[in-house]
Amino acid sequence: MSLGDQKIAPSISVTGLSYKFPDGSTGLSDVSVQLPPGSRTVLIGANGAGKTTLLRLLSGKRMAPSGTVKIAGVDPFAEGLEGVTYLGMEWVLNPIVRTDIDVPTLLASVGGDYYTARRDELIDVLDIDTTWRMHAVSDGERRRVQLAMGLLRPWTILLLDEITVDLDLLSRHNFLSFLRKETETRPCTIVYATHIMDNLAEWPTHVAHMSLGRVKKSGSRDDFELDGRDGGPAHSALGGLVLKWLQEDLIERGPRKGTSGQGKTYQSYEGKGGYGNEKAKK
Ligand SMILES: Nc1ncnc2c1ncn2[C@@H]1O[C@H](COP(=O)(O)OP(=O)(O)OP(=O)(O)O)[C@@H](O)[C@H]1O
Repeated sequence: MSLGDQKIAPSISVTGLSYKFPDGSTGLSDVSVQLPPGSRTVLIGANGAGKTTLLRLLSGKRMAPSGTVKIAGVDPFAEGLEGVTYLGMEWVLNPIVRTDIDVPTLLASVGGDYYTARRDELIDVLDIDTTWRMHAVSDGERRRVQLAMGLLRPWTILLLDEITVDLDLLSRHNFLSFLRKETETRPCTIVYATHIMDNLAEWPTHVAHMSLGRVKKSGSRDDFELDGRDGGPAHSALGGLVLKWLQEDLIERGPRKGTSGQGKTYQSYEGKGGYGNEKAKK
Protein backbone atom coordinates (compact mmCIF):
# COMPACT_ATOMS: atom_id res chain seq x y z
CA MET A 1 0.00 0.00 0.00
CA SER A 2 1.40 3.42 -0.89
CA LEU A 3 1.42 6.35 1.50
CA GLY A 4 -1.20 7.99 -0.69
CA ASP A 5 -3.71 5.27 0.19
CA GLN A 6 -3.52 5.88 3.94
CA LYS A 7 -6.78 6.76 5.66
CA ILE A 8 -5.00 8.42 8.57
CA ALA A 9 -2.23 10.95 8.27
CA PRO A 10 1.32 9.57 8.39
CA SER A 11 3.53 10.10 11.41
CA ILE A 12 7.23 10.86 10.92
CA SER A 13 9.64 9.09 13.24
CA VAL A 14 13.39 9.63 13.13
CA THR A 15 15.57 7.66 15.52
CA GLY A 16 19.35 7.89 15.90
CA LEU A 17 19.85 9.25 12.40
CA SER A 18 23.47 10.15 11.66
CA TYR A 19 24.65 11.14 8.21
CA LYS A 20 27.99 11.95 6.63
CA PHE A 21 28.34 13.84 3.34
CA PRO A 22 30.30 12.22 0.52
CA ASP A 23 33.36 14.30 1.55
CA GLY A 24 33.26 12.63 4.98
CA SER A 25 32.06 15.69 6.92
CA THR A 26 29.24 15.24 9.40
CA GLY A 27 25.80 16.27 8.21
CA LEU A 28 23.62 14.97 11.04
CA SER A 29 24.52 13.52 14.43
CA ASP A 30 22.16 11.14 16.19
CA VAL A 31 18.98 12.97 15.21
CA SER A 32 15.78 11.77 16.84
CA VAL A 33 12.41 13.46 16.42
CA GLN A 34 8.83 12.21 16.55
CA LEU A 35 6.14 14.10 14.62
CA PRO A 36 2.56 12.88 15.02
CA PRO A 37 0.00 12.25 12.25
CA GLY A 38 -1.53 15.45 10.91
CA SER A 39 1.04 17.69 12.58
CA ARG A 40 2.42 20.91 11.11
CA THR A 41 5.99 21.26 12.28
CA VAL A 42 8.16 24.33 11.88
CA LEU A 43 11.83 23.42 11.65
CA ILE A 44 13.94 26.15 13.21
CA GLY A 45 17.70 26.59 13.04
CA ALA A 46 20.46 28.98 12.02
CA ASN A 47 21.97 28.85 8.54
CA GLY A 48 23.92 25.61 8.30
CA ALA A 49 22.09 23.93 11.21
CA GLY A 50 21.16 20.90 9.08
CA LYS A 51 17.52 21.57 8.16
CA THR A 52 17.93 20.93 4.42
CA THR A 53 20.06 17.86 5.13
CA LEU A 54 17.32 16.39 7.33
CA LEU A 55 14.52 17.22 4.87
CA ARG A 56 16.44 15.73 1.96
CA LEU A 57 16.96 12.53 3.94
CA LEU A 58 13.25 12.39 4.80
CA SER A 59 12.37 12.91 1.15
CA GLY A 60 14.66 10.14 -0.08
CA LYS A 61 16.90 12.58 -2.02
CA ARG A 62 19.66 11.22 0.19
CA MET A 63 19.64 7.69 1.54
CA ALA A 64 19.06 7.40 5.29
CA PRO A 65 20.62 4.43 7.11
CA SER A 66 18.17 1.54 7.38
CA GLY A 67 15.78 1.69 10.34
CA THR A 68 16.41 5.36 11.20
CA VAL A 69 13.37 6.84 9.41
CA LYS A 70 9.82 5.55 9.67
CA ILE A 71 6.88 7.17 7.92
CA ALA A 72 3.47 5.92 9.01
CA GLY A 73 5.34 3.25 10.96
CA VAL A 74 7.19 1.76 7.98
CA ASP A 75 10.60 2.26 6.40
CA PRO A 76 9.79 4.47 3.39
CA PHE A 77 12.94 3.38 1.56
CA ALA A 78 11.76 -0.22 1.61
CA GLU A 79 8.05 0.48 1.03
CA GLY A 80 8.27 3.43 -1.39
CA LEU A 81 8.08 7.19 -1.05
CA GLU A 82 4.82 7.67 -2.95
CA GLY A 83 2.95 10.62 -1.44
CA VAL A 84 6.06 12.42 -0.11
CA THR A 85 6.54 15.84 -1.71
CA TYR A 86 9.75 17.80 -1.11
CA LEU A 87 9.82 21.40 -2.30
CA GLY A 88 13.25 22.96 -1.93
CA MET A 89 15.76 25.12 -3.70
CA GLU A 90 16.66 22.77 -6.54
CA TRP A 91 12.97 22.40 -7.34
CA VAL A 92 12.62 26.20 -7.32
CA LEU A 93 15.53 26.53 -9.77
CA ASN A 94 13.92 24.29 -12.39
CA PRO A 95 14.42 26.35 -15.59
CA ILE A 96 11.09 25.39 -17.18
CA VAL A 97 9.28 28.05 -15.12
CA ARG A 98 11.42 30.78 -16.73
CA THR A 99 10.57 29.91 -20.30
CA ASP A 100 7.89 31.43 -22.52
CA ILE A 101 5.19 29.03 -21.39
CA ASP A 102 1.65 29.64 -20.16
CA VAL A 103 0.23 28.77 -16.74
CA PRO A 104 -2.48 26.28 -17.84
CA THR A 105 0.13 24.23 -19.73
CA LEU A 106 2.42 24.15 -16.69
CA LEU A 107 -0.39 23.14 -14.34
CA ALA A 108 -1.62 20.50 -16.78
CA SER A 109 1.90 19.02 -16.88
CA VAL A 110 1.65 18.15 -13.17
CA GLY A 111 -1.89 16.77 -13.20
CA GLY A 112 -3.96 19.95 -13.35
CA ASP A 113 -6.47 18.44 -15.79
CA TYR A 114 -7.04 15.53 -13.42
CA TYR A 115 -7.14 17.37 -10.09
CA THR A 116 -9.27 20.19 -11.44
CA ALA A 117 -10.84 21.22 -8.12
CA ARG A 118 -7.41 21.44 -6.44
CA ARG A 119 -6.01 23.30 -9.44
CA ASP A 120 -8.78 25.90 -9.31
CA GLU A 121 -8.49 26.26 -5.54
CA LEU A 122 -4.72 26.80 -5.76
CA ILE A 123 -5.14 29.34 -8.56
CA ASP A 124 -7.53 31.19 -6.28
CA VAL A 125 -5.52 30.85 -3.03
CA LEU A 126 -2.26 31.86 -4.69
CA ASP A 127 -3.93 34.63 -6.69
CA ILE A 128 -2.59 33.40 -10.02
CA ASP A 129 -3.47 35.03 -13.33
CA THR A 130 -3.82 32.20 -15.82
CA THR A 131 -2.90 34.53 -18.71
CA TRP A 132 0.63 35.04 -17.33
CA ARG A 133 3.52 33.85 -19.48
CA MET A 134 6.32 32.63 -17.28
CA HIS A 135 9.23 34.51 -18.90
CA ALA A 136 7.42 37.77 -18.15
CA VAL A 137 6.37 37.51 -14.49
CA SER A 138 7.93 38.77 -11.25
CA ASP A 139 9.86 36.47 -8.89
CA GLY A 140 6.93 36.30 -6.47
CA GLU A 141 4.43 35.61 -9.23
CA ARG A 142 6.67 32.85 -10.54
CA ARG A 143 6.93 31.38 -7.04
CA ARG A 144 3.16 31.33 -6.70
CA VAL A 145 2.79 29.35 -9.92
CA GLN A 146 5.54 26.99 -8.75
CA LEU A 147 3.80 26.46 -5.43
CA ALA A 148 0.55 25.65 -7.22
CA MET A 149 2.47 23.11 -9.31
CA GLY A 150 4.19 21.58 -6.30
CA LEU A 151 1.05 21.31 -4.19
CA LEU A 152 -1.30 20.14 -6.92
CA ARG A 153 -1.02 16.38 -6.46
CA PRO A 154 -2.53 15.53 -3.06
CA TRP A 155 0.61 14.63 -1.08
CA THR A 156 0.43 12.95 2.31
CA ILE A 157 3.77 14.31 3.56
CA LEU A 158 4.88 17.77 2.55
CA LEU A 159 8.48 18.80 3.23
CA LEU A 160 8.92 22.52 2.58
CA ASP A 161 12.40 23.95 2.57
CA GLU A 162 12.06 27.73 2.78
CA ILE A 163 10.51 28.49 -0.54
CA THR A 164 8.19 31.29 0.47
CA VAL A 165 10.77 34.09 0.59
CA ASP A 166 9.44 35.78 -2.54
CA LEU A 167 5.81 35.84 -1.45
CA ASP A 168 4.24 39.04 -0.27
CA LEU A 169 2.72 39.00 3.22
CA LEU A 170 -0.85 38.31 2.11
CA SER A 171 0.15 35.58 -0.35
CA ARG A 172 2.18 33.84 2.34
CA HIS A 173 -0.70 34.15 4.79
CA ASN A 174 -3.11 32.60 2.27
CA PHE A 175 -0.59 29.89 1.45
CA LEU A 176 -0.14 28.99 5.15
CA SER A 177 -3.92 29.01 5.65
CA PHE A 178 -4.31 26.61 2.74
CA LEU A 179 -1.73 24.24 4.24
CA ARG A 180 -3.43 24.41 7.59
CA LYS A 181 -6.77 23.57 6.02
CA GLU A 182 -5.17 20.64 4.21
CA THR A 183 -3.99 19.05 7.48
CA GLU A 184 -7.40 19.67 9.02
CA THR A 185 -9.47 18.20 6.19
CA ARG A 186 -7.47 15.26 4.84
CA PRO A 187 -4.82 12.88 6.17
CA CYS A 188 -1.50 14.66 5.71
CA THR A 189 1.50 15.90 7.67
CA ILE A 190 3.80 18.89 7.03
CA VAL A 191 7.35 19.86 8.00
CA TYR A 192 8.32 23.42 7.07
CA ALA A 193 11.85 24.79 7.46
CA THR A 194 11.76 28.56 7.58
CA HIS A 195 13.50 31.65 8.89
CA ILE A 196 10.46 33.89 8.38
CA MET A 197 8.41 34.18 11.55
CA ASP A 198 5.90 36.73 10.19
CA ASN A 199 2.35 35.45 10.53
CA LEU A 200 3.65 32.05 11.58
CA ALA A 201 2.94 31.99 15.31
CA GLU A 202 -0.54 30.46 15.11
CA TRP A 203 0.38 27.98 12.38
CA PRO A 204 2.54 25.17 13.80
CA THR A 205 1.25 22.35 15.95
CA HIS A 206 4.88 21.38 16.63
CA VAL A 207 8.33 22.96 16.61
CA ALA A 208 11.73 21.34 16.17
CA HIS A 209 14.98 23.16 16.83
CA MET A 210 18.15 22.15 14.99
CA SER A 211 21.71 23.22 15.63
CA LEU A 212 25.05 21.83 14.45
CA GLY A 213 23.47 18.82 12.78
CA ARG A 214 21.37 17.81 15.76
CA VAL A 215 17.75 18.23 16.78
CA LYS A 216 18.20 19.90 20.14
CA LYS A 217 14.54 20.21 21.10
CA SER A 218 11.20 19.28 19.66
CA GLY A 219 7.66 19.25 20.93
CA SER A 220 4.13 20.57 20.64
CA ARG A 221 3.15 24.21 20.89
CA ASP A 222 1.97 23.50 24.43
CA ASP A 223 5.42 22.13 25.34
CA PHE A 224 6.94 25.46 24.31
CA GLU A 225 4.06 27.61 25.62
CA LEU A 226 3.63 29.07 22.15
CA ASP A 227 0.22 30.44 22.98
CA GLY A 228 1.92 32.85 25.31
CA ARG A 229 2.10 32.90 29.04
CA ASP A 230 -0.54 34.80 30.99
CA GLY A 231 -2.49 35.54 27.83
CA GLY A 232 0.51 37.10 26.07
CA PRO A 233 0.50 37.08 22.27
CA ALA A 234 1.60 33.91 20.45
CA HIS A 235 3.67 35.87 17.92
CA SER A 236 5.98 37.24 20.58
CA ALA A 237 6.26 33.80 22.23
CA LEU A 238 7.47 32.12 19.01
CA GLY A 239 9.65 35.01 17.86
CA GLY A 240 11.24 35.35 21.31
CA LEU A 241 11.86 31.63 21.57
CA VAL A 242 13.52 31.44 18.15
CA LEU A 243 15.75 34.44 18.85
CA LYS A 244 16.80 32.96 22.19
CA TRP A 245 17.61 29.61 20.58
CA LEU A 246 19.67 31.19 17.81
CA GLN A 247 21.62 33.31 20.28
CA GLU A 248 22.37 30.23 22.42
CA ASP A 249 23.40 28.28 19.32
CA LEU A 250 25.80 31.00 18.25
CA ILE A 251 27.48 31.00 21.64
CA GLU A 252 27.69 27.20 21.60
CA ARG A 253 29.19 27.20 18.10
CA GLY A 254 31.80 29.84 18.95
CA PRO A 255 33.82 31.86 16.44
CA ARG A 256 34.15 30.45 12.94
CA LYS A 257 37.44 28.92 11.86
CA GLY A 258 39.22 31.38 9.62
CA THR A 259 38.05 34.49 11.48
CA SER A 260 40.20 36.66 13.70
CA GLY A 261 38.45 35.18 16.73
CA GLN A 262 37.17 38.60 17.65
CA GLY A 263 33.73 38.03 16.17
CA LYS A 264 30.95 39.87 17.91
CA THR A 265 27.55 38.34 18.53
CA TYR A 266 25.64 41.63 18.57
CA GLN A 267 23.64 40.52 21.57
CA SER A 268 23.46 44.14 22.67
CA TYR A 269 21.50 45.11 19.54
CA GLU A 270 18.51 46.43 21.44
CA GLY A 271 20.45 48.09 24.24
CA LYS A 272 22.86 49.91 21.94
CA GLY A 273 20.29 50.91 19.39
CA GLY A 274 21.46 48.55 16.62
CA TYR A 275 22.38 49.35 13.04
CA GLY A 276 19.05 50.91 12.19
CA ASN A 277 19.33 53.56 14.85
CA GLU A 278 22.98 54.26 14.07
CA LYS A 279 21.94 54.99 10.52
CA ALA A 280 19.04 57.12 11.63
CA LYS A 281 21.34 59.26 13.79
CA LYS A 282 23.49 60.25 10.80
N1 LIG B 1 27.19 18.33 -0.03
C1 LIG B 1 27.74 18.77 1.11
N2 LIG B 1 28.99 18.39 1.46
C2 LIG B 1 29.55 18.82 2.61
N3 LIG B 1 28.93 19.66 3.48
C3 LIG B 1 27.70 20.07 3.17
C4 LIG B 1 27.04 19.65 1.97
N4 LIG B 1 25.82 20.23 1.94
C5 LIG B 1 25.72 20.96 3.06
N5 LIG B 1 26.85 20.87 3.80
C6 LIG B 1 27.10 21.52 5.10
O1 LIG B 1 26.19 20.96 6.04
C7 LIG B 1 25.73 21.96 6.93
C8 LIG B 1 24.22 21.94 6.99
O2 LIG B 1 23.71 22.37 5.75
P1 LIG B 1 22.15 22.51 5.49
O3 LIG B 1 21.99 22.94 4.07
O4 LIG B 1 21.46 21.29 5.93
O5 LIG B 1 21.79 23.72 6.49
P2 LIG B 1 20.41 24.50 6.70
O6 LIG B 1 20.03 24.39 8.14
O7 LIG B 1 19.40 24.04 5.72
O8 LIG B 1 20.85 25.99 6.40
P3 LIG B 1 20.09 27.24 5.72
O9 LIG B 1 19.20 27.82 6.76
O10 LIG B 1 21.21 28.16 5.38
O11 LIG B 1 19.38 26.74 4.50
C9 LIG B 1 26.33 23.28 6.47
O12 LIG B 1 27.42 23.61 7.30
C10 LIG B 1 26.78 22.99 5.07
O13 LIG B 1 27.94 23.73 4.73
